Amino acid sequence: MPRRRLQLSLTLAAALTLGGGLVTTAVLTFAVNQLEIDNKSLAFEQGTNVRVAALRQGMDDAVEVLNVTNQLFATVQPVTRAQFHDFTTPLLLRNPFVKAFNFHRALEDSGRAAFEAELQRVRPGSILREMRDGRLVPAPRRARYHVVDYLEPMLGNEPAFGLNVSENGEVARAVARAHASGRAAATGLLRLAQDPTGKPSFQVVMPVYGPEGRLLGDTAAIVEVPSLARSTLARAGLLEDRSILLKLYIGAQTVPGAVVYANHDATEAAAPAPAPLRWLARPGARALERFVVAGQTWTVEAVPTPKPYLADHLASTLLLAGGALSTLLLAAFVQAAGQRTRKVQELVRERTADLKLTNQRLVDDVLARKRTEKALQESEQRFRQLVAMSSDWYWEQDEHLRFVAMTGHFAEKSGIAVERILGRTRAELIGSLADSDAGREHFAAIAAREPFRNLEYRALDDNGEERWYCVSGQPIFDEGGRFTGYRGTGSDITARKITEQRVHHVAQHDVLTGLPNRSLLQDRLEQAVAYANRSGHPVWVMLIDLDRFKFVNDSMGHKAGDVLLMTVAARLRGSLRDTDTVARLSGDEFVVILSQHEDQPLSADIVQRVMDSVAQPVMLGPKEFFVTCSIGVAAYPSDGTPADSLIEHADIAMYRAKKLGRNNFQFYTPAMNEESLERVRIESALRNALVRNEFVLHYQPQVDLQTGRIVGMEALIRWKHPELGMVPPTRFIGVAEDTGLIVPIGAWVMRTACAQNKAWQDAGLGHLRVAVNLSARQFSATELLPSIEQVLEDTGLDPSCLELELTESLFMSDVTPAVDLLHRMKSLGVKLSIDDFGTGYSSFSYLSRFPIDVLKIDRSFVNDITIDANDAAIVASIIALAHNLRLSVIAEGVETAEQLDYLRHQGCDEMQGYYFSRPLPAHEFEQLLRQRRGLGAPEDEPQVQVA
Ligand SMILES: Nc1nc2c(ncn2[C@@H]2O[C@H](COP(=O)(O)O[C@H]3[C@@H](O)[C@H](n4cnc5c(=O)[nH]c(N)nc54)O[C@@H]3COP(=O)(O)O)[C@@H](O)[C@H]2O)c(=O)[nH]1
Repeated sequence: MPRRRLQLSLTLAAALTLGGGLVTTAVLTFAVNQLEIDNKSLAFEQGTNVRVAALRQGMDDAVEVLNVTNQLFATVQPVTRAQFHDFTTPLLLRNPFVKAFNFHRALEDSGRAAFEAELQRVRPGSILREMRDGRLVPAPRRARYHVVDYLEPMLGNEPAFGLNVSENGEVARAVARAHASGRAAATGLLRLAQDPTGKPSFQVVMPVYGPEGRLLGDTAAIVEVPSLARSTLARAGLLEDRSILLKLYIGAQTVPGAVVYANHDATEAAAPAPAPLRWLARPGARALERFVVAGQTWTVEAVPTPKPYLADHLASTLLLAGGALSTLLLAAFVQAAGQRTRKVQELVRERTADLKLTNQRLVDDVLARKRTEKALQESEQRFRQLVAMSSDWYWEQDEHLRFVAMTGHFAEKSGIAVERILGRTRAELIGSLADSDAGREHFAAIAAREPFRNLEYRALDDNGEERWYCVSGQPIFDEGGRFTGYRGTGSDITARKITEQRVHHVAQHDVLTGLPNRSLLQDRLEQAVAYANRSGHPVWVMLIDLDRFKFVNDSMGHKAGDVLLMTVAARLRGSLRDTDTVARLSGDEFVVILSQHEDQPLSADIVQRVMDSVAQPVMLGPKEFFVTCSIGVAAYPSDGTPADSLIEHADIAMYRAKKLGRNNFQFYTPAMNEESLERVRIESALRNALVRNEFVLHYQPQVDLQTGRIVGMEALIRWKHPELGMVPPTRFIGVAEDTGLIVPIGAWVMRTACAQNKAWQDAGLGHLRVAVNLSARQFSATELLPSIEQVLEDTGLDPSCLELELTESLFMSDVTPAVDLLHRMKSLGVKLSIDDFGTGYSSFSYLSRFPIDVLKIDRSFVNDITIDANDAAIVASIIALAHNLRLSVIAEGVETAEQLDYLRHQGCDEMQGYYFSRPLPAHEFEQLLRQRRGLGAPEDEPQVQVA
């Protein structure tokens, strides 16, 4: 596992601590070492001085002892040997370093013998002797002698007794210096006759003078230097102190031969300091002290006693060791602390980074929370604003379903004080709720703790007015899933309900008359049938159709038609009981449902009353109109009339009434149904007739009354049905118009008629004009004009040879566009005629505006012109009108010569009718043309009887 860099590297602090500690330790160690050295030097110096002083004092004491002895000779003359003995004995006891006191007597050779005799006396066998080459030899004859005379103690010093020292240079020079200075003088080292071991000794001599100042000799003290040194050092308590190694040299030279005393062996020389600490040891710790006593120079060499290095440098060594150790420990501690600090710092960095990250996350969280809170606040604000602005309020219920909160301007919006609501349940507030299906469903959802939506109910507001409310809610559960109540929204839907009711009313009522429409009629019919089934009383259904309403509507305009319808509706309503239903089925068709009650049996009188009420005059603008109606009645229960066929049967009956001349009523019979069924059959067969090429055209000649010649023909359609046989147009044109099939059928008629006419013209049968009937559906078809144009182009027929027959009703409703269309048709070059003229609104004013060419007098007028003066007058008027308008006029349905005669007489331009020819198949018509048959001269024709 790789070691981390942190563990390997020395921290700066540790390095500084280590360096600083070591330097400090070295400096302190050095300083302490210096102190130690200084102390040692000082101690050494002091010790040396003390020792030197002691030795000097010992030397001085020896001199002093000699001086004392010498004083004996100075004060006592002569001093006897006994006196000398007595005097020196205590001195010898006190100064053991003195080996002997003696008195050197100056002796002339002349006195030698005597002297030697004296020596013999004192110590037999004693003679004068001298030291020569280390041996005692009898002193040769000399002029003068300097002989040891008195000698104390004798014991141990016997060889020196009688010794002549005049030849000893040391002694001689000392005696000379003493004579010269008058003070004691010391010799150098002497070889003592009495000491064969050769202990370093010297003599201190001091001259002894006689009364006349004659030198008598000198007193001497033989001093053993080692003993002197030991005793003096012992006296100073330093003998056993081996801290300083002493060497006492006689003289100024420190040569080995001059050493007279040493307190140590040569092996005790100072050892060098240990190598590592040698830099601390001060070299040359050696003292040399010199002093002069009795003219003799003494040199003391002192060196410190070698000691283990630590003995003198314990403090510095301990300091060094302690300092180094402390430094290392401190450095280690600092290193560890530094590492720990680094670790801590790293940890702190990591933690700081973590904290920053955490803090950032916290900040982000806080920001996110703030944003969320802000969004929540804004959302709540928006919610409150929306709630305030919206029509909704917000409600809450507790776990007992008691309202605990109503917000969002509840009172303002609902009209109910909040206090009325809080603390109560919805069931308590709206007692009737449980009676309705919606309420029961709601309470079931509540019991199941399920959400509910759009619960609508009615309640009275604080003003006692009934209002509609709509509420939705969902259950609330706490975190533990415990149901804690409901909350939801509510709104006042009274306006919507009213609108819905209106819409519902509109949806079920006719806008114009306010009567129930087909939808509500169906409901009422079902209720009536159900009632009839329950009660056993019959139900009548009346289908009322206004006669000639279309004419009124077309001629007077829609507004007049509307007024008529509203008037009729009101009259129907007024003529019936409130319990009866009057509904508008469509257009001018109304349906009445009559239910029989116990005391009010149904009868035809009711139907008649209805007819009578409708037949009352109606004021349409300034004009008074008489409107009749045709009524069909279907009864339930009745033979073969199922409940859902009542209106259909009433319709069939109404058709029958119409067919029977209008303004009457008919009760439905099953036979009527046959006609209706045939109509259905025709309708379904008609849809395939064109494809199956079942239509043919018959042509009825139109004859010029002036020339009697055929000038044109009317194309009349015929339907050769394989099963129904030849079906007349009266049976299928109406159905074709009702179904819209008349448009393609009419186009086929026009194309076939034009093609046929062109063929006949091309065949040289005359420049004939063919008339084609245009139904209302064709007239309003947008493709009419292009279709005509295309036919003319395709067939190549001269447009002036095509005449389009229009009925008045086509353009009575909206004149302006009709006029425009007529002009565009006319611009094609075709001729326009008004068919059945006189049967419609017959406003002469529009004739001047229409680009028409021909008026065709309806055959109903022609039919009676010979028997009805009115019709004759009408026909005459129409002819006159046409001519006044520069229009051609043709009479149709001319069946008799009388009719023809009258028409001729009135100046009618052309005729058409059975009198001349029925409508003929094309080939027969062609034959007719080829025969060039025409009307005979007027006188040939039967005379027309005018009534
Ligand atoms: N839109 C279209 N209508 C057409 C077309 N073909 C015919 N019709 C219309 O059908 C109605 C009945 O027509 P129809 O049975 O052909 O009767 C015509 C004549 O046959 C009949 N007529 C002619 N002369 C006499 C007569 O002397 N006596 C008498 N009783 N009837 C006679 O009149 C009918 C022609 O009438 P009109 O068109 O008004 O000139 C009828 O309304 C036709 O218009 C068609 O192709 N398209």
